[in-house]
Amino acid sequence: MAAKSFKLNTGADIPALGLGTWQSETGKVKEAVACALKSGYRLIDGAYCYGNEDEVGEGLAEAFASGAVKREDVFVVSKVWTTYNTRVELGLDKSLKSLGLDYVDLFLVHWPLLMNPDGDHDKFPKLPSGERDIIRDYNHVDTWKQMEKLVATGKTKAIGVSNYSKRYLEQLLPHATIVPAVNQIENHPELPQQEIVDLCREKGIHIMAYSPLGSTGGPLLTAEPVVKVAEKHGVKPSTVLLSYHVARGSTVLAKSVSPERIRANLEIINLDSEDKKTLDDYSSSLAAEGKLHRYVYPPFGVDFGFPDKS
Ligand SMILES: NC(=O)C1=CN([C@@H]2O[C@H](COP(=O)(O)OP(=O)(O)OC[C@H]3O[C@@H](n4cnc5c(N)ncnc54)[C@H](OP(=O)(O)O)[C@@H]3O)[C@@H](O)[C@H]2O)C=CC1
Ligand SMILES: O=C[C@H](O)[C@@H](O)[C@@H](O)[C@H](O)C(=O)O
Repeated sequence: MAAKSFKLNTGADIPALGLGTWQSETGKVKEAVACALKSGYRLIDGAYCYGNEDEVGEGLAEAFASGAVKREDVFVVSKVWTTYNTRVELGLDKSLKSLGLDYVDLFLVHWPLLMNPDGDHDKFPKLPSGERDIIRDYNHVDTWKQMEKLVATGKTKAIGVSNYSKRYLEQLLPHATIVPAVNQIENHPELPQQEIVDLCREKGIHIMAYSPLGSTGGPLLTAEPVVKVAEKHGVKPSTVLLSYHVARGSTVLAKSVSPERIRANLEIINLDSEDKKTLDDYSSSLAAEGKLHRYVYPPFGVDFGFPDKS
């Protein structure tokens, strides 16, 4: 049977599957969260930047009130947004207030850079040129030192990072008193990121895979090798794409606001060695052709050290 959960370096369990909420429209995300929890999900992934944590909180409250789940049975994730990277406790407080919670299970550094906290917008400050207003001489390690202080407050059970390349992790780890519990990265057969996955495994950092379907519209659902494995098992391509991560020992996040797809995404199967080879060969052939595909790369204009974008 496919794993249902994994152990973090804190000793806590983290579910193998979570519901994503990026781009989940207000008006739909409350129902999505409540539906997911009532259907068996035990992890909800959110962020201040998504602008919908109030509604995520309403969905959590509805699921708690229905008796379907208790707070302690749900793993709630939030992330500090880049304009708050010098004010991480304030960022966490704002998320907790929106979510209606007194703690999250995991709080992540969303991206390793600082956008101007005194700029012209709370989340996306811009320069007169229209570019994002980024403080270029800021060291992301300073954000981590603030994150470490949060653990003692009890407002988060664990801390981690997101969008950290091998280069950035190697800058961070020598200064870390607390090793990140998680690195949340874009990950799928078109972007296997094996070098980061291997480094994280060696350091005891759990991978959370985002955009497993290729993000908006799920472009990976029609990739030929994915369809082939799905047909072999008589399952949907989405099941193959989600199961790929669980087979690699990672947690996977799938976003949907459709109750039918939320429930369908619960199906995780065991992939055998032939399936894994089919998907790995697909990754290798894309790499050889220089066609690895990163679907999420916001216009920060910063080199984050990912080999496909450096
Ligand atoms: N740390 C970070 O920087 C990032 C984190 N994330 C996290 O990871 C989560 C997942 O990644 P995300 O980029 O949203 O994309 P996903 O790869 O989860 O794909 C979501 C898209 O696929 C559709 N979809 C979902 N399930 C199915 C299905 N079974 N069949 C067909 N289509 C389906 C959704 O539409 P519909 O809703 O209509 O079903 C939506 O258009 C995010 O929501 C977020 O929580 C994502 C990106 C960056
Ligand atoms: O988590 C999802 C993504 O990282 C998202 O937060 C960013 O892409 C953001 O919309 C941006 O434009 O910088």
